Amino acid sequence: MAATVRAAAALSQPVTFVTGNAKKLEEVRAILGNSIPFRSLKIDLPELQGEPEDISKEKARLAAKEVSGPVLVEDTCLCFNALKGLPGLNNLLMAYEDKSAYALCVFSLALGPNADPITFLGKTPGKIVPSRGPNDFGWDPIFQPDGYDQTYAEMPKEEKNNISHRSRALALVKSHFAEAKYTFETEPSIQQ
Ligand SMILES: O=P(O)(O)OP(=O)(O)OP(=O)(O)OC[C@H]1O[C@@H](n2cnc3c(O)ncnc32)[C@H](O)[C@@H]1O
Ligand SMILES: [Mg+2]
Repeated sequence: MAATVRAAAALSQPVTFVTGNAKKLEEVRAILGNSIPFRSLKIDLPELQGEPEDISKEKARLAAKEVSGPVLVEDTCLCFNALKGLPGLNNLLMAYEDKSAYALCVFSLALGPNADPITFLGKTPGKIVPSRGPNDFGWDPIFQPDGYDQTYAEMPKEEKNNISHRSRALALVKSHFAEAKYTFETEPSIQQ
């Protein structure tokens, strides 16, 4: 085998993306394509409280224990500037003039049950508007990204996936995988 400058971590199995949300999974699949070998597992992990990055890391630790291998988890929140970045209820915001908000996505990668998770953040600024568009994914109908006159829900899927908090975080995940050059002890397989 050719010598490498820096040994790439060998992962026991392909990365498992753990989520209980089918819509999220659909977007992650569309955004990642074949760039990272991953499979998915539907587990409802506990909704933890705290700072978004800490929540995400803890979630990754729990997921890695369940899977006994490398995992990727994701947490998303719609954060309202009027509430100092706190995630909140749309009705609460009605009392405030400032309807600006941002969609924040935090991915955490844990390479195994005892590894320290690495986080990747993606953020898309916008504002909260009265609901427009299909109502099949969370707060998509009430979030209108800056520079667009459509809500996430009204946009074609590809357009949301081009500018979304999720795709921005995943761009960092992809770069990380490109640099880290992980190898797999078992043959990577992509489960559709
Ligand atoms: O198992 P996990 O991955 O945690 O799935 P979840 O549905 O619990 O997901 P979160 O805790 O991250 O999400 C909190 C809420 O935000 C919603 N949500 C997440 N991503 C969204 C997006 O891109 N657009 C609209 N709503 C979204 C989601 O439907 C939840 O109601
Ligand atoms: Mg959740």
